[in-house]
Amino acid sequence: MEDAEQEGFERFLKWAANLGISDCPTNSSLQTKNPTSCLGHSLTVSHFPDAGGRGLAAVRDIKKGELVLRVPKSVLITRDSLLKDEKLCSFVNNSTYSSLSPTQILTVCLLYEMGKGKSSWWYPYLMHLPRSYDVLASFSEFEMQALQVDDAIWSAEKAVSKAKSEWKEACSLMDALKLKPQLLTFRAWIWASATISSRALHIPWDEAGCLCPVGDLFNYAAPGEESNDLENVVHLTNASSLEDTSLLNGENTDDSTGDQPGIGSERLTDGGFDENMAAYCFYARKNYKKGNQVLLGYGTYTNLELLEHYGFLLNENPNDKVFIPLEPSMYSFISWPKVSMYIHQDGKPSFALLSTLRIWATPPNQRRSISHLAYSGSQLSVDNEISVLKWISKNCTLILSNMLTVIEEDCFLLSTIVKIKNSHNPTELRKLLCASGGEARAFIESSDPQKGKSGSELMFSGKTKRVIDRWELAVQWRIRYKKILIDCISYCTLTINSLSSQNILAMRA
Ligand SMILES: C[S@@+](CC[C@H](N)C(=O)[O-])C[C@H]1O[C@@H](n2cnc3c(N)ncnc32)[C@H](O)[C@@H]1O
Repeated sequence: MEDAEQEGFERFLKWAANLGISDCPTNSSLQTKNPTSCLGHSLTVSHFPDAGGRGLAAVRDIKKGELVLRVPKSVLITRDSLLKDEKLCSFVNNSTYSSLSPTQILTVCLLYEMGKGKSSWWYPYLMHLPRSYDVLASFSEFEMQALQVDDAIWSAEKAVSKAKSEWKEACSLMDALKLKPQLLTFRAWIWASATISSRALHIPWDEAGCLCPVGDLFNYAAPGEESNDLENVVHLTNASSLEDTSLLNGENTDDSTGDQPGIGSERLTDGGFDENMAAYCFYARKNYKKGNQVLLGYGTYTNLELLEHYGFLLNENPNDKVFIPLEPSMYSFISWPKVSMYIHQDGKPSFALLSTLRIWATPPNQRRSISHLAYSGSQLSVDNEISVLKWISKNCTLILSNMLTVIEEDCFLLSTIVKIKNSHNPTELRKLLCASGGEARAFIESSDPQKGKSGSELMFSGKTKRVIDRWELAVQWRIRYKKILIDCISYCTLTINSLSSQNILAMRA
């Protein structure tokens, strides 16, 4: 952080302390006279370049289950708290706008509050919000095409068109409120809706959620990564009064329909609004050593979903999935939902995908009699298993061969993008762009279609930097996607070889 920014941030933490935000479980910072920061007892703001940038670090060893931060209800930014502004309230409650969703209303209210500038009560918080986001709705055509996979491109197109139509629907309310011209733009809308999508926390009384100063500084770790170190668990006295926890954006996609029925719906216990304390409370989800980043599980997301709602992805995401196209008739063999038939991030086919294909590979007249075995996850026979794995492997190979680039080219491009980001020398930059082939040309055209500036002139604009960040994310995403397919092919090959040798041994015996 630059010095001025650092000072501003310290003022924000002091402001937060004076409003009762505290990382001390026993007493509120309000009890200290003139507190200088709401942090310091359990947490501190730190920078984690490879895990979310600005985030919260432990200032001491913290035990799983400890209360690490409390944010009083009175500080939360909700539709209700923003509607204390009489003008805003009278317009928003006008029946003309009753068709707008709670999230659209919160988005308008946030833009209205931003328009107040320094006179906003939340100004110390608002001024430290990110200036831009990389959520799918902010992707241009170039960045969408860089995803390469039709389903992902379709998700990005859908995110953009949804954002556009929500913005258009809200325009008459924003016009009526006489928002400043720069707050009426689609760009401003994307900023405000991405602020909500990537930072809002679940509250029981409003499905749009709330913005939670300081509480929204926790970066994300996928649920399921924490150890089950029960010995060190601190008793959660208020756990039962917590609402369903940690749902930033309120769209937990944890599908317990998922792989093994009934497994994987572990209750998330790292944050929630506590009625008794009238505060948003955050608990350590595992033991942390001093200096470690303290993380929150916002929900269970694939990398595409993380990109859609939060604008980032994880290199190692235990919840990532690849869906491969199945023949329509396959869905009729078994009652698993389509979303449960996928390949896990480690390359293994899901339980439901294997069960379905095992039935499909069985002669039609025998399917009925073996379906109970398939449902229970059993292999039906060695030959059946081999044909299932061959089918999966063939289809993964087909998907990979239809992609515009192979993973090695993507990895090379990714390393070039990283160099481009770090390059401040125009000659070096030109060389890098020339070496990156067609996609780099498309990047230059998309960044500056009319003026035809040279690559080096382009680099220094903020807009271009954002395009590069999203391009990098798209390439990272497609690398992860291809890696899963490649791992699946290896898994199938290894298993087929092992089954074939078992078959040979059995025949010899
Ligand atoms: C609730 S905010 C967390 C605080 C945020 N880093 C900040 O500076 O305000 C969520 C955003 O942080 C970033 N983020 C969180 N966890 C991350 C992670 N594990 N890797 C990369 N970015 C992450 C993403 O930009 C996400 O949209």
